[in-house]
Amino acid sequence: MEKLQERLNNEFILYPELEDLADRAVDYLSARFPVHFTGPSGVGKTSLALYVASRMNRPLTFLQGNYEMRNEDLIGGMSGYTSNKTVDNFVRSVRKQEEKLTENRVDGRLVRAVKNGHTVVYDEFTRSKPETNNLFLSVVEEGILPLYGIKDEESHIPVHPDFSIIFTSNPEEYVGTYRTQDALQDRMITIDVDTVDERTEAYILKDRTEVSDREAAFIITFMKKIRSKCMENGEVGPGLRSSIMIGSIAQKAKIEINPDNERFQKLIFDIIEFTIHRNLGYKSKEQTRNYLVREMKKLWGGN
Ligand SMILES: Nc1ncnc2c1ncn2[C@@H]1O[C@H](COP(=O)(O)OP(=O)(O)OP(=O)(O)O)[C@@H](O)[C@H]1O
Repeated sequence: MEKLQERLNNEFILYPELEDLADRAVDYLSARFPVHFTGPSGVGKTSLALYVASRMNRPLTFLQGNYEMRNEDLIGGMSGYTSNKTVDNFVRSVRKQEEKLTENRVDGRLVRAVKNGHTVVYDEFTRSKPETNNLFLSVVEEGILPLYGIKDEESHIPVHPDFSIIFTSNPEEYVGTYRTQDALQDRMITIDVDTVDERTEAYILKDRTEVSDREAAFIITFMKKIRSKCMENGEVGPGLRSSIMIGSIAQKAKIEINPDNERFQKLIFDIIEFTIHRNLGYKSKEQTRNYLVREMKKLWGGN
């Protein structure tokens, strides 16, 4: 996890709007309110959450929402018994033997985070079932973590004062996600993370891939064009992640960024054709490809 944070700190680009957003999130978390970053895929919610978490200067616990997550994964459970045997040999003829069995509890990740005041990043939390997420209600509202289903003397654990939690979710994702319970939603500060503007996207792309100014401008303008076409159809186009993929693969595989280059065309098809074909509803793949090449050529010519 430390490596994850280290990698993020090296790669994360903080532009003024993002810095302002991060500062606010740190303030809210320090005041013990949970923060929720929401926005479409690839806008940088997870990166931002990890960056903000690193600013809290506490150990990080990273949780990834999924429908299979159960209370037990978060709070732990019992794992076997420890036996303690005493044999009394004081009077030879009387052999007294006593055995004591103690059930062992194994702390789940949330228990460790709550006990030790970690900063939790709970990524894509709406992918977990609401029953599982109910645990977080008590954590953020009452400041306790209930130990449901654990036969133990403790029924709950008090939340460490330095504990904080950042949630992320993608509201456009319907398949495999659950609606956030109003009670939980009410208790978090939800911030919409917007798509980065063109200048910032070019900046991130250049920093992450070392493509030239011209190439970065071309990729970004092309992606912007494609995204707005998707938006006209009420769909979300490919995000920043796709731009980074195009730039870094072209560079690593030595593919010249030029719409007349067949290898570059294939790279574009492999990365965005699937989304574009689905979003724009062309009848054949051929038409989708023709559209993509046409748009690239128009922009390249005007570059
Ligand atoms: N400020 C930034 N600086 C550098 N790289 C960034 C920044 N924001 C996002 N990225 C990069 O963009 C890509 C998408 O970011 P990230 O995974 O954080 O988005 P996301 O909104 O969480 O996406 P998803 O909802 O699909 O998980 C990643 O490769 C990430 O490293």
